[in-house]
Amino acid sequence: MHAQPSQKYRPFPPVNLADRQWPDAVISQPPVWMSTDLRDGNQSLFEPMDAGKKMRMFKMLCQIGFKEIEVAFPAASQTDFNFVRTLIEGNHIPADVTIEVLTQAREPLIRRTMASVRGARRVIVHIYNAISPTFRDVVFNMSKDEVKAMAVESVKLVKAMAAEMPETEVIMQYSPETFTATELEFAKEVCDAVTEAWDATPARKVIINCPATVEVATPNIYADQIEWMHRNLARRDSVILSLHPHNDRGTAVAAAEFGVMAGADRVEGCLFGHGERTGNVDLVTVALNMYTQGMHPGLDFSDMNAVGRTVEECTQIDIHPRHPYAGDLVFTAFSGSHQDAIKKGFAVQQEDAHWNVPYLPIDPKDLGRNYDSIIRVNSQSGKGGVAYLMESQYGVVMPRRLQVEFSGVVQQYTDAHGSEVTAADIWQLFNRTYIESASPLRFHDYQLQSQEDGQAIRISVDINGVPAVLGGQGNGPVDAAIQALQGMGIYAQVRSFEERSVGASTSAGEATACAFVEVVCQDKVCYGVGMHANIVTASIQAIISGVNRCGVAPAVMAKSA
Ligand SMILES: CC(=O)SCCNC(=O)CCNC(=O)[C@H](O)C(C)(C)COP(=O)(O)OP(=O)(O)OC[C@H]1O[C@@H](n2cnc3c(N)ncnc32)[C@H](O)[C@@H]1OP(=O)(O)O
Ligand SMILES: CC(C)C(=O)C(=O)O
Repeated sequence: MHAQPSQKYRPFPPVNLADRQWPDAVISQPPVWMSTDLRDGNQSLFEPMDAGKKMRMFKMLCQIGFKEIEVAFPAASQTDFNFVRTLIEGNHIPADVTIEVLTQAREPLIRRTMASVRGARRVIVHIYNAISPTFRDVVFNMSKDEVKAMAVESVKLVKAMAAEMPETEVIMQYSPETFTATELEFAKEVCDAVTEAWDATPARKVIINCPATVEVATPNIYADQIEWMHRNLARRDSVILSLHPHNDRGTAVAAAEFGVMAGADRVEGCLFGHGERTGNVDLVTVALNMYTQGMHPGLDFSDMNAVGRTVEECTQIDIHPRHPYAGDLVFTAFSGSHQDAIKKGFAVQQEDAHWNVPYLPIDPKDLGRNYDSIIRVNSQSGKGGVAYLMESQYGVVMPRRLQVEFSGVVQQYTDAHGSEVTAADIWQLFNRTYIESASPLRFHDYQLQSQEDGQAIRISVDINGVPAVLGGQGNGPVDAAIQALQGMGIYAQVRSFEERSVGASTSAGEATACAFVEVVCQDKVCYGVGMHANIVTASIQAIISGVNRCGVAPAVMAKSA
């Protein structure tokens, strides 16, 4: 029994590579991508995909642009074997796509695997055996030489069988499984032996795939291991050096990126990080990380929602709402300062300029998402988010001080209700607060008459439900309305007045004017808002709305009524 559970574990030793080059490397082109969604992804599901789901996933992977797809472990099940046959016999494999099949380095399984690919135009036959000390000692009980021979004999068998099916171009892929936990010299020895057994040449390359079968160290260590292989493998020009990172430590994406910087040519993984345990490296993230660096990854995620839906339906596993690039919430800001910065960023972002919107590493539109859910409002939100939704959803551009005032109203609401408010909720709240506020004054209509020295107005209202007509004169309708209110003992001043047209038109097809009036009344300062096709009507509505919000005292009303 260990005093501390942590003492059960050994630190992973660093790689002796003092002159490592990869930290200064810059990824300048995408790797060859290989999707193993239908193999590593599939073997780790509660319920592996049936033929229909496999076909659906295969077609989508082709559409995304994968040119290499591991479609099955044909010796594992009849479903997998049949799927390979269906792909070949049904001519489902596009001319520029190469399917890949996996098998252990065991003769009967290799024979069955080769039988599954008969008639294919081109196929990658992927052989693996684990080579680390634990597997040599515990699982296989084999010496290093025996483990190496297992790989070499299998490669020779594939080579011999491939020679008997000249209609099919067979590409050899070998994975020293548990590579990251293996002595590097021994991994090289086995891989070099495979390269030789396959007789790889620059024109007939072998794929040497170095898996982090289990992620055992920080991603820089994986990069060191890959750079070491890159620099030391024999016949390097005849080898496609491939990565297969798993995500046990949560750093598979970093490991893949560092591995490419370290010299790898190819990356294997799954969409959204499906795969054994914590998953294979997430190819969506690695690819789109490149996109955000100004490089097209060669994979098309321009309809991310459709890709996500297909993967969810095929795997029966939901995508986490915070999954990079794809989750429902990854383009959503709830917090006030984020919303404020995003709103300001959108306001200055030019269509064809470099993307520069704060907090959004990528334009959601490039992934087929819209801007609707970028800003969502809850109790953590501030004026920016509320203003953004009012503007983007309802075309109402509020003056800054109204934003501050109204966000306080929204804040009270979210504090009381505890949950998110939708744009529609906010719109209702805005209407209730400013437009429909009819107490104590309810506006009905007005008549305006031009006079020599200004304008005279008569405003019909209800005061606490009692009809009344207010009359006044002024140098314009707003002034006249203020004077009319004074006749009732309501001494209001207009501190600021703005009129804007609202984005949307009314149902009658007219443009709507929105008047924002900041009213000072009874030592209070409140905004009033009016909305109407007629600008003067909107202004008078706004003044009365502001007066109501200032809370005119009933005594004053009684006197004037
Ligand atoms: C890291 C990875 O993801 S590798 C891919 C793993 N995927 C799968 O295993 C899914 C498909 N697998 C299967 O359906 C089955 O395991 C089969 C058909 C491949 C083999 O089935 P079985 O022969 O019943 O063996 P089983 O499943 O118990 O696997 C353990 C055996 O495989 C051997 N083995 C494991 N890996 C390898 C290998 N790479 N090369 C040769 N033998 C291996 C073990 O030594 C053990 O042999 P033993 O029974 O003689 O002790
Ligand atoms: C077969 C190999 C590549 C594998 O899946 C792994 O090591 O994780």
